[in-house]
Amino acid sequence: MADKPTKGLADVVAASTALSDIDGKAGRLFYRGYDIHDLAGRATFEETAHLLQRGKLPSRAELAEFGAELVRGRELGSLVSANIPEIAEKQKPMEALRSLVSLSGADDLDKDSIEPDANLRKAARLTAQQPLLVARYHAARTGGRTPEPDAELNIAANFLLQVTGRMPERREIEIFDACLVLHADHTMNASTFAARVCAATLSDMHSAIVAAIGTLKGPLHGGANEQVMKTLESISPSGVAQAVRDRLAAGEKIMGFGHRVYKTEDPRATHLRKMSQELAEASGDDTYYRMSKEMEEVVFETKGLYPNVDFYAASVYHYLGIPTDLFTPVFSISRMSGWTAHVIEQHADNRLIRPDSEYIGERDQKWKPIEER
Ligand SMILES: CC(=O)SCCNC(=O)CCNC(=O)[C@H](O)C(C)(C)COP(=O)(O)OP(=O)(O)OC[C@H]1O[C@@H](n2cnc3c(N)ncnc32)[C@H](O)[C@@H]1OP(=O)(O)O
Ligand SMILES: O=C([O-])CC(=O)C(=O)O
Repeated sequence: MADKPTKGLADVVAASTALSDIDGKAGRLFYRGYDIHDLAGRATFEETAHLLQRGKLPSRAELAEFGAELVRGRELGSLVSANIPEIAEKQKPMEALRSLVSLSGADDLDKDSIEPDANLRKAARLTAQQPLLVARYHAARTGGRTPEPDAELNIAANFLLQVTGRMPERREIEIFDACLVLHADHTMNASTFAARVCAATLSDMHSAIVAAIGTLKGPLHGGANEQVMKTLESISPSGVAQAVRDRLAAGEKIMGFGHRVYKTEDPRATHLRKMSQELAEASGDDTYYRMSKEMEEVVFETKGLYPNVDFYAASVYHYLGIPTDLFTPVFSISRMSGWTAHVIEQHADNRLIRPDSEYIGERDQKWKPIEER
């Protein structure tokens, strides 16, 4: 007979990884041994993707080569391009992204291979294409035209340009780039686990990423950032404390708070709080930043919970001009670098992931023909 399950697999070690590590008590996060506090604001998202997917921070030459591969790789295939208008009409952003990434597998040059070199090429293409998919989807549903990506700009700048329709300021690009770095990988979070389970059947990278996107979408995971913004918009700026207390008293969860692993401040939230403050001050309207600070204080006083990565990301993305329902797709744009690296790692040293379950149903049922039921 199987042992009792640990609900939600809390504290179960489900994989070995050299990609990221968390110290939940100290509130620290490392990508391949580099402290997130050293990377955020210094390494670009492209350098971080190289670190995760290719094992090291790139030299200048390696970064130029990787950057060129990303530029070449972002070209969308005909199947995906042809379907964007109808998908934009019928699906919400995360559903659309799941569909579009799935379709993009059809045109992938290495689609039939899970060999290491093919996986590296696919990881670069998926990382390069996803921002474009989100931007094209957004243009299709708003009836606008997406500016073409500029080969001189990085992924962060091109995405802001394409989604907001205006050239972002240098500081906005730096902040958004740091957001992408902060969201890139996070040990065995639910979407990464989903990707690894799929990859461990020796399925292909696009299939694993589709599983990951579907898993990120839920409000207990990446979908929380959109919910945070909706909460801020639904509360009066003068009634924050009361609204939060009322929701907690009613047994509701406040999105953007709590974490399975961190027992103290999420180190990513430390950066995002500062970014939110800076952008709020620059915008001349710091309402959402002030409301967020007050929410943070009340949730801590009442429940002892800290904000997670999704909490201040909401106001940061809002101040950057990103539409609220694209917040979770933005998370996905960043996490693609980590997911793909985990698929590469899983394929490189694979064993089928197949845990056990505890049976809690009826036993010894007697068969009855359909006429007698
Ligand atoms: C990128 C990310 O995925 S970060 C997480 C994004 N998700 C959210 O922000 C959603 C809100 N937060 C949550 O639902 C949870 O904290 C999770 C899903 C992140 C972690 O879940 P778990 O580790 O399973 O913790 P669980 O949900 O069991 O919470 C433990 C206790 O804290 C409470 N709690 C946890 N988070 C919250 C919250 N945000 N608001 C109010 N209470 C909370 C629970 O109600 C529970 O209380 P109880 O013991 O009295 O029943
Ligand atoms: O680790 C988790 O459970 C969720 C999280 O913060 C992330 O995926 O970034």
